[in-house]
Amino acid sequence: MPEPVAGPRTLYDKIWDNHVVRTQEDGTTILYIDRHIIHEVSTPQAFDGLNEAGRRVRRPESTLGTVDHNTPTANRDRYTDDESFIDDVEARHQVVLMEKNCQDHGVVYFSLADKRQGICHIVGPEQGFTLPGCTVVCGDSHTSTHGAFGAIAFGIGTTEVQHVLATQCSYQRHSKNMKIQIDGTLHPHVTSKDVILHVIGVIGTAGGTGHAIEYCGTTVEAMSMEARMSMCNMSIEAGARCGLVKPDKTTYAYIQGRPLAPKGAKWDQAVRFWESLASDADAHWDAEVFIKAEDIAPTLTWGTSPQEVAPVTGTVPYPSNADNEQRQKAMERMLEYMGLTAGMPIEEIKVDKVFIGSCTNSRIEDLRNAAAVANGRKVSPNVYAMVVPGSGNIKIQAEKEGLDRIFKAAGFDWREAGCSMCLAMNEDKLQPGERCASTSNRNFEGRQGAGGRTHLMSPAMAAAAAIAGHITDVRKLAPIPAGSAAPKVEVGEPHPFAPLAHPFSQVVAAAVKAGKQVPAPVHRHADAKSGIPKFGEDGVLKGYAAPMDKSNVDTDQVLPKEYLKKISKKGLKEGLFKPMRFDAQTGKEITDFVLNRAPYDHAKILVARYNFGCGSSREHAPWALEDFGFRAFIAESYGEIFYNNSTKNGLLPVVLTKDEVELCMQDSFAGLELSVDLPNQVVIRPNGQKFSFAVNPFIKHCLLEGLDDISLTLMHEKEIEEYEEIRKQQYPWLDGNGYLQTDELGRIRVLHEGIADW
Ligand SMILES: CC(C)[C@H](C(=O)O)[C@@H](O)C(=O)O
Ligand code: SF4
Repeated sequence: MPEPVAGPRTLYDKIWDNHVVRTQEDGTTILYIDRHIIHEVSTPQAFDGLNEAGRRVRRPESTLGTVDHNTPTANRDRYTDDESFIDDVEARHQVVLMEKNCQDHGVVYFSLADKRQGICHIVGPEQGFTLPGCTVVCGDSHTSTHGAFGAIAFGIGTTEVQHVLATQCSYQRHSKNMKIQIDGTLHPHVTSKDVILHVIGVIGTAGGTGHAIEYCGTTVEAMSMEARMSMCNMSIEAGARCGLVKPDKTTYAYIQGRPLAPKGAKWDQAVRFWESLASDADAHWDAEVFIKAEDIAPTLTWGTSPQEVAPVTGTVPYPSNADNEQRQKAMERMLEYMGLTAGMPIEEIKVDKVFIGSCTNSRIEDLRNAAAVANGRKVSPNVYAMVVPGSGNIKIQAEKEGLDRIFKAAGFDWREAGCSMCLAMNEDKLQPGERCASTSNRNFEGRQGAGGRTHLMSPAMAAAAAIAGHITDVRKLAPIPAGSAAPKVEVGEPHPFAPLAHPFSQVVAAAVKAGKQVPAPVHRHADAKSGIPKFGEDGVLKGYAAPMDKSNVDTDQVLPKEYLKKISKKGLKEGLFKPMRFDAQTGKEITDFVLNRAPYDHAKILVARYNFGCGSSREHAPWALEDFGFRAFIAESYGEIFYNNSTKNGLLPVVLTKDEVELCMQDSFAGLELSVDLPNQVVIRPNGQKFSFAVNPFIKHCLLEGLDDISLTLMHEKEIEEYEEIRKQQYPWLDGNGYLQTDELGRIRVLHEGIADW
């Protein structure tokens, strides 16, 4: 383990230093990963790659599998198996494949029959799998959620998932440090969801790009773990790599007793270590933001990006007040899509649906907050409202507390755990034109269903909208008269961690019963194929550039959710920019959309404005761009996961300044060819003018040579093993804490609620 850098450090720096297996000269680091959570959407191609190369999962006990995105939220009383329960063929296939892959590789898997099943970012913390001081990854952008425990937690793409499965490491570059300090007492009914929406409104969706955000201040210290998770969850909407909070007594109290939390002497040892995890007083911050809690009202979004926020007491903004033409056009487009008029009071916006759920706000505390508002009231007759608990455990807990009865009595639909209407990959979706008050995290065009309109807000505000039939300030709801017949909300016991219907995946369970070993990791790297295409001709790419004259083009726009059900990387070009490229009614090409016109229909370069590829970590987006024929992008900035996903597939995202992008945009509108010269790191305009760009030497090397970085990492396997040995000595609670434990005779034990039995 290399020595940490001397001098004052932030919490992020300290955790980073603790996980460095190896740093290359250019700063690219092989970072050790403690915890890997996997789900059905971002893993099929990763397991395929692993299987093709004859590789095994290096640390199955550090990997946890669940299904969430594609799973129906309908009542599971009659669930027997996935085959008969999931109607959608592609979704079913992904779920079944997930179980098979976990079984084949000995990874613990929470199936639909398991009470622990739920959204990946809910179940990790709930099981005590997420711990302070850890590195946590998942093929999912909202992995930032786990940073609430004082962990470095970030989303990765599918190629990186494969890399982590094979090596337990990830190639990363150190981020800059940003401090967001929030002090003071929040107004009643203002929650951490309002806080994070307010923060994103202040710094913008690209405000955190290149940074790890540490949230601190008295407001954050007073927050519960659940509130901290909701806040860290949306760090990705602020463009940040991750978000974290210093661990403290609130953190330890949440973790203690959870099935995978350290026990006995290891617990004491772990807490001693966790207590050392804090930023030094004189640590350097690359950016600092200070916010007063008293300035935060119940906050919600009015537009189609999470930065378009307004206090509930406000009005829909006027595009004419925008400070530039591009922004004005973007605002006009958002108002049109959202069906809103500038100047109208926010509280006059009527809603058709209400969604209480998602990895942001489906924890027990969120449900309690919403139930407290719904208690004794009725959902407006024009509204369909649903509550989707984040996991089976949360559902059980809520039912124990009577929250389900409150919701049902008020007219809410009470569902089973899953991502549900957050991204509408299953049956739960908005119809075109429908408007939803949603506790989720993304309000992109079509996010909750094609043509659907989303307003992000807190659970209490969403419940209030369901009752009123329009957006309303939850603080205005009159108190319920005494003697109301509704059940009383009681604050119940902490999570029960639920009885286990299926202790873990059936095949592994059967193997255990039969006294068999779960397959041990095998590393075969000599036969590994090197994977990516080499960039350009001798590193130079010349071709037409397609103009995409927009900022904040998110990966939901690049490739809609229905294509995430595909289990191959190929054939995705048909879905590329689908809502912009094809008429929704006729399915015909929209002739004036840029990619439907010559010469752009065979463009190799795409020119966009800032924050291109923000949002979801779906690697399907760069796969679709590649499938169409793109090899390079030019923009002012990118979503970080998208940037990494692109380079892993032989695509080069070039960063130029605003003025340089403007000139390239003009060339592309004029139908001229641009050149991207990677060896010399310049973009060459048709008039010969050159713009130089930066690229990390390791990425450049991989792109020029077409190298697959798993084989490169495994060349350092000895160093990984040495790191693991030291880690075992220093942090024993991180090792072998899975549900499977091997005794001295090599037999496997299954842990039920932390107690080993057979
Ligand atoms: C499907 C998954 C890759 C995606 C993500 O990374 O965010 C999803 O969870 C989302 O919210 O869009
Ligand atoms: S953001 Fe939505 S779709 Fe993505 S993991 Fe969270 S709940 Fe699931």
